Amino acid sequence: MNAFLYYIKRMHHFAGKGLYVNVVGRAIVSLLEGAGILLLIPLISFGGFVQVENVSGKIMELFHFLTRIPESFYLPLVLGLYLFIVVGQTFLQRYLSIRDARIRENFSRHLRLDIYSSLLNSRWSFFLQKRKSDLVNLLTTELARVLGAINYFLQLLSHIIFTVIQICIALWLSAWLTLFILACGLVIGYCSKSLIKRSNKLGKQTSKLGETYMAGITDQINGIKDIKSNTLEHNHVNWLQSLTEKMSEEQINYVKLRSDSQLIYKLSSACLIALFIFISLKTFSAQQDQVLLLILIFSRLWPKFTSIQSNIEQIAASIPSCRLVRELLQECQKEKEKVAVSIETENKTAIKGSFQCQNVSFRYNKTKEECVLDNINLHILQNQITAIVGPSGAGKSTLIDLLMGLNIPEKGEVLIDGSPLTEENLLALRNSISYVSQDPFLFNTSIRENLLMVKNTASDEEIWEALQFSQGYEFVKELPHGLDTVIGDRGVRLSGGERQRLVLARALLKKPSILILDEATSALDVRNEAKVSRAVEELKGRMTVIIIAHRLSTIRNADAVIVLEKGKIVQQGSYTQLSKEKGHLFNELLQSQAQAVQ
Ligand SMILES: Nc1ncnc2c1ncn2[C@@H]1O[C@H](COP(=O)(O)OP(=O)(O)OP(=O)(O)O)[C@@H](O)[C@H]1O
Repeated sequence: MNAFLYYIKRMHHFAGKGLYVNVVGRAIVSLLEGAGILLLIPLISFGGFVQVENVSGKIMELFHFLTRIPESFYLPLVLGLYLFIVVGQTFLQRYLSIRDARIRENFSRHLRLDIYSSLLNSRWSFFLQKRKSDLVNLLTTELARVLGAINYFLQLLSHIIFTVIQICIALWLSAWLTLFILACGLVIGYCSKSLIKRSNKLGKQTSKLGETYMAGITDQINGIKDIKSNTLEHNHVNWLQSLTEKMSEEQINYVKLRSDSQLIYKLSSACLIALFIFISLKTFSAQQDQVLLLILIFSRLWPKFTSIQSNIEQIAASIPSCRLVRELLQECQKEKEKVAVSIETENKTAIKGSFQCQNVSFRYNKTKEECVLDNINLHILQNQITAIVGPSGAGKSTLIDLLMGLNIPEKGEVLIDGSPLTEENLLALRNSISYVSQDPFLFNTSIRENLLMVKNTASDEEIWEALQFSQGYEFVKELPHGLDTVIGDRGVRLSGGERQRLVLARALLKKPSILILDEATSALDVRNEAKVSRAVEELKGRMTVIIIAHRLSTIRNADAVIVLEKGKIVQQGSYTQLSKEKGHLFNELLQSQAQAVQ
């Protein structure tokens, strides 16, 4: 419940006075509706069903003035009053519904933005601990359920206001009869407590199944090529079959729950009305008109009671989602990168681009003794090309993440331009870096937009220049719409090599002082890779270039080579020098690659 109240408090804080205006408005609507019902008495009296002179004390007092009005004015006056009330109530209702929707939508937007920006501003280590599909699930399905719960709350509020006011009118008409009905209502409400508990339990199941579904589907769609080429479709369809069985069962349980609750309320309302008429006429000897009005009021109230019960059940079912999303928000707050605060005030501090690692050690899993990087000492010089090589799993990408400030060393220090890398200079560093990963990331939009993402003021000339550098010029020129060609989801309409060339061009367009290429040319053919290597060589003296490469032929022109093995630096020096050190890892790697080529 606390998790749900958290959002209500936030909405209260966000909407402020607006929320109270709606509450007062709803109260007025309910009063008008009550007045409309009461007006029915003089209306039906005109039809001769009930004589105004014969109506019970309270109602008579209210409509006494009618006896003094000439008969010819009576009907137009009452009808006019009735129309005025109904029209006023309808317009006010419409106005309030729009206001409610505005509050709800604005708050939804505020919440979505808050959660998404909190997530984006979290530390890299936070993302390493999370499954992507869980985050997607939280930001889509679970968040939608939280927003649904807020909507149910607003509905609940309006139902409660209506109910309270109608009950007050009923109390005024006949306190005993109303108290009797309310007591019955409370007993039914108490008995349906278990329905709310069942709802909450089902809500937990929904969240769990939703998470499993999202995780499975995401993994499988990402690995669709492997699934198809290894004819694994059957296994995955079986997986979905058993999961959807559980999901259907859970949905049916929901419907059963809702129907149970409707059933209880409908049956009990029929019994109550019958009992009520009997008792009111026999025991309380109530007046006809009083009974008629009370029946009218309560027959309108019962559906509200059902809606209140249903709203409470729906809120109870959404509480697990509220908890999950709140936990995500709290984790993001805890993991917030301080640097993110000043992201708008773009930090222009120039970073020259020299790196030092002093006794740096790092572990992903703090419970494991073994370090992924162990006592690393290195110096990457400004405006030089430095290559990091080593077998798979040696820690190359982890080292790059440390240099970019994504990973924080457990021991030791990273220095940038001689100063310790802290949250103060992290933004400046990131602004100076262009990073190209092994898995090039492109959006499903035009090539131009994909490139302009890093520098929206770049001219076409600059874009073509960057494409020339990355050897992407020719293939983009040949596309029917050139730079305006829309590439598919994550660039799938392009080959792996073409995607890499676009991402490389994008990296260059930013005009960084540090260019980091993590296996960035692995998908290029030998000819294009050689061309890119030559282009990278031309960057020497203009920016610091750090290259991770498995194909050692691509780093021949590096000024320095760092060789990593099992998280330790085993060799450092120039390419020529290291290639001559027989019996060492670099030479072995060179030999094995030369043999593989033959
Ligand atoms: N997020 C992570 N959580 C836990 N361990 C990780 C994580 N990322 C990498 N590792 C482990 O850290 C070690 C170094 O990984 P890293 O990706 O840095 O190696 P690499 O040299 O870049 O490998 P490759 O050449 O295959 O890309 C590996 O043993 C890997 O299993």
